[in-house]
Amino acid sequence: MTLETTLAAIRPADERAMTAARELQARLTKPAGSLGALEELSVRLAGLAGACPPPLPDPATVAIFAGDHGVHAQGVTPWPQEVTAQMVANFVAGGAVVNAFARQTGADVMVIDVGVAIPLHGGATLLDANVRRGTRDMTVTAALTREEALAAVEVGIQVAETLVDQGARALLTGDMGIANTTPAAALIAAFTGAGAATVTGRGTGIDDAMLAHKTDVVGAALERHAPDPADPLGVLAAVGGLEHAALTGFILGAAARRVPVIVDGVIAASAAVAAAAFAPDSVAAMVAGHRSAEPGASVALAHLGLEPLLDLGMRLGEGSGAVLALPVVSAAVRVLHEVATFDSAGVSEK
Ligand SMILES: O=C(O)c1ccc[n+]([C@@H]2O[C@H](COP(=O)([O-])O)[C@@H](O)[C@H]2O)c1
Ligand SMILES: Cc1cc2nc[nH]c2cc1C
Repeated sequence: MTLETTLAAIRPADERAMTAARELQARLTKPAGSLGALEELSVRLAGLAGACPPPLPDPATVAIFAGDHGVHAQGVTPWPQEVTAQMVANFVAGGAVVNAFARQTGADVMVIDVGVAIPLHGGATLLDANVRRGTRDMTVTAALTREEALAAVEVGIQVAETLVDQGARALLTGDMGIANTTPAAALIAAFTGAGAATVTGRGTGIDDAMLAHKTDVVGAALERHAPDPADPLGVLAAVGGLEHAALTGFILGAAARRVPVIVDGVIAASAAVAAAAFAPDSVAAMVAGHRSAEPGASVALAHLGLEPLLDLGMRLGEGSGAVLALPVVSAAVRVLHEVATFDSAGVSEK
């Protein structure tokens, strides 16, 4: 689907299915509210599916979108750019943290080159959808043209559609891109109105001097482009990245197909606020997997009204936090499928 047809397909949550899930929760053999956030999550997922109970989120795939960044030249990260391509090879070989976590939780892993600077030669689990070999430096010019940003968004939509067509019942966001926390911060600032100092963080782990410089870089890019949040494609083009744009499409694609998308860290959160700017109803499909330590992630989740499921101080990316949250999402849904009611189990009510 194109971006236009995808946006047209996104609808609000189904209130009847949500009411049915709330009523079922009240009849299950447990004190009301005793499953905390899992109860509201089950209600949201029923609303998304338009069914109570909603389907279990299985099979699930984490799609890792990889890209490079012209703003790397500004010295916003200590890591060399070639680590992006090297980590893509690591994902394909199954040796990264996300691969270990995916084996732990039963998720499939897929890697998409949407904007890596170096030509890659992967196996069957690497999709070549390269739109451009890295963005331009957003402190000098727009990171992308509108056409490039749209092409990347539509890569993400296509990946979501293909996975759902192949049977996926949950989509998980993953990202890889040295320097990509800088455009993530700029996107979150542009869509939420927060200042550069509020959203800019230490990324892979930078010192105070580099953090101060990175904050200035984000602030300068915002000042140069004055991105208009009412024009989400323009924002993605001005201060975004190819993986951020593709993740935006991936989230919109999941929403259009009414399949939950578990959002990982700050890069995914920046894509989630972009998706919400395109289609506010897409938030119904989003599940915040964890609270990244990167400050912009919390700003973005608050803007979306989402509470993360896990809070482990993680800041890796790759989809690692989304993959860890998958069993929690499964458990929330499984309750509606399997737990006995007071009536059926003969348990007295208070
Ligand atoms: O997911 C997060 O919240 C997150 C926070 C900090 C860093 N990362 C990962 O680290 C890389 C970007 O960090 P940096 O410092 O180079 O901007 C990129 O590959 C991200 O996946 C990811
Ligand atoms: C080694 C390494 C692994 C990563 N995974 C996601 N971002 C990353 C950044 C680095 C530097």
